[in-house]
Amino acid sequence: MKKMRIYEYAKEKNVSSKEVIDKLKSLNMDVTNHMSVIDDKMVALLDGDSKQKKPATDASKDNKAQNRTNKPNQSNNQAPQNRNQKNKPKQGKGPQNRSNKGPNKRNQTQQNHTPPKPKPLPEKITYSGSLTVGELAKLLHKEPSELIKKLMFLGVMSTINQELDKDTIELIAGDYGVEVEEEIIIDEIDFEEYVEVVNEENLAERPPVVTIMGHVDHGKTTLLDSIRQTKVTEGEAGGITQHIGAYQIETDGKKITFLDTPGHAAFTTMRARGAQVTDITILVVAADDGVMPQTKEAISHAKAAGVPIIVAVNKIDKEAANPDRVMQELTEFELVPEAWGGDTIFVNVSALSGTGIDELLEMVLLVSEVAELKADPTLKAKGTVIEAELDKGRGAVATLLVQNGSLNVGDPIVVGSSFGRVRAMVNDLGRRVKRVGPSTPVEITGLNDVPLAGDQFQVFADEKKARQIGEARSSRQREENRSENSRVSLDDLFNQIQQGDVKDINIIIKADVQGSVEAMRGSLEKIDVAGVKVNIIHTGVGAITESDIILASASNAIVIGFSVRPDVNAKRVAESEKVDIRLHRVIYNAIDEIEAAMKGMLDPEFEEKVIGQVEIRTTFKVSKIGTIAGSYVTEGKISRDSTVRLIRDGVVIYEGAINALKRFKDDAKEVAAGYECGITLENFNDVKEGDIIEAYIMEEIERK
Ligand SMILES: Nc1nc2c(ncn2[C@@H]2O[C@H](COP(=O)(O)OP(=O)(O)OP(=O)(O)O)[C@@H](O)[C@H]2O)c(=O)[nH]1
Repeated sequence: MKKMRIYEYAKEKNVSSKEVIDKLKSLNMDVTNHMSVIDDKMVALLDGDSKQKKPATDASKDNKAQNRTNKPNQSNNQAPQNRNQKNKPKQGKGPQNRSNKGPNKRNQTQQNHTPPKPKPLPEKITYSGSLTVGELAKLLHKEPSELIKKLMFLGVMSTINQELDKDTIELIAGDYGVEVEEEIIIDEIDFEEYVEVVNEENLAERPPVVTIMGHVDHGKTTLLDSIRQTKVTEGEAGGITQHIGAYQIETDGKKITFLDTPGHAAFTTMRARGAQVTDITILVVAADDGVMPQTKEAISHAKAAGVPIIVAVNKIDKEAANPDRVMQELTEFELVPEAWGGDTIFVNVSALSGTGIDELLEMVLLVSEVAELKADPTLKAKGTVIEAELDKGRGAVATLLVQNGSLNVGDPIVVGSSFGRVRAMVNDLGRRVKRVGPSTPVEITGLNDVPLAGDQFQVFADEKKARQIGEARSSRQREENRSENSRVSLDDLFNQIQQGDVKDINIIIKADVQGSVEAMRGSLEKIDVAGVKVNIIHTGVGAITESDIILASASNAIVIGFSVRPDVNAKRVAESEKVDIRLHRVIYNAIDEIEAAMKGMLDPEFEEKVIGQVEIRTTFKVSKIGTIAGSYVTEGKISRDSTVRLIRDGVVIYEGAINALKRFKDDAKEVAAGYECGITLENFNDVKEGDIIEAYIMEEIERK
């Protein structure tokens, strides 16, 4: 073992003794001064160190120097060092470097081992769904521990894998002054449009979904009950039937789903919300009563929705029953029985005694077979809300009709603008079920909010996504509620036609007498504007009702009232659904208006503005003057110069001017709501108690 003093080594290497001492100290060697003795092991360490640090040219110089000094062990020692050098990159992570703590080494170590400078905060982060603490920390370029501490201050104990909701993400990011954007995939928000790839092989027959419609008291509810009682309990002994808005029966080994809310209002309300759930309509017509106004409405509603109709001629047990008359009357509506060369199925039934019900159900299956109703039970479930409510104990409860795919307990789901996980499912027999397939109604719990009847639902792969889409839909809903509607209105009809948004104009006509309806229909259908077609989707005699408005809303139609008025409910719904109602007293005005609107020549100047409503409470006949209407102003005001119309049972009886308006004995210029007054109308004396006088003025308006 060769020994030498530090100053000798320093001299040989052409460095100062102090440098060598420092190096040795950094290598934890016990040296005091330049006279200290070092052995060849220490020399090797020093050499190795300097070689790693020095550029290659220096190293070779050293080697040469060492060779010159002819130190026999040197070469032995050098071999492993060279190997080290070869194997380790220049940054040096070898054992020597790890123990090197000399000043030069420290610099080197600092470069290599100090944590990288913290990245600056981003201005904005983007995420989808939710984030864990770890994921958020990464996006914010922070340590997860820092976020966990922050959360602790907010009273939230968390771990790195803790999922954070939108509010918390915004709170934390906001605390760092970082903007947050939630990234949403538009297609999935519109899950009405979201179609999973259907594998033809998986398509299987599904039960038809049937709605029963018809006039009041013709036996809809009795028929629904009767079908349910005779069929539901077969093979389901002990099942407690439960009202969940729909039920399923089995006949001839095949299932049929019935929507339990009879009537076309419910049907069309759903359609107005974009839901088409019904495959077949059973139109109930009482054989002793025949076609009545709501029979007609039901036909219009089913036709507007393109749903096939089966006619159940009910109450055939009654003596006054005349099924032939029903058939005859229905031919007017293009419902012609097969026996008479048509293609509509008629079945005579007695909902009360059960006669004909089996045949009716057979016919439902027949129509359903022809329609080839199919669905893919392997998909994630989608469908429509039949009804929903808030239950004190269970929270939001919704009856869903699965229209495609299968729904399972535990599925992450978005329903309308609400979302959650299917916590429990109960079928129409009150039984808990775990999985249901297409056309099955089922009541679910587990949603964060109560959806609306007609809302669509869609199951998603994970809850994170369901939450994200649910929240996005909910905020979009709020936006839509705020923004303008896109219903057809005469004012912008021309623009819409020009933009190609409108090809067909759907119109509902209500008039005081059938003759006017026909006259209007004939003239409207003759309007000829290139590329646009007028469809009269429903007509009727009498006041404009809520049902008319709902149909208009569902079918994007304009309602024309000829000498009739909307009733209170119709007015309210028209306002909320933004349905355009046009009221006229002269047929040609109505036709002109529609034609002008289609051609973009709508007279832009005046619009009627109702200023008040007056109720006639009593009448006095005074010779010379005529009949004075003792009246009470219920809304707004009536002024001497306003134009008025007299309405009786929703029908306009008179339209014209006021002859005299009096408070007590004095002439009045105007009378406000809450006051009584006496009114005589120009050239009209047939006023009656209970009539309504509507006062209006023509106001200049600006068209968009
Ligand atoms: N004789 C006889 N009476 C019937 C039959 N079907 C229903 N009814 C009776 O007709 C009346 C009206 O029946 P509903 O089932 O309530 O009629 P609906 O169409 O549901 O009536 P709304 O719910 O008011 O629209 C009830 O008194 C029933 O008992 C039938 O086949 N024969």
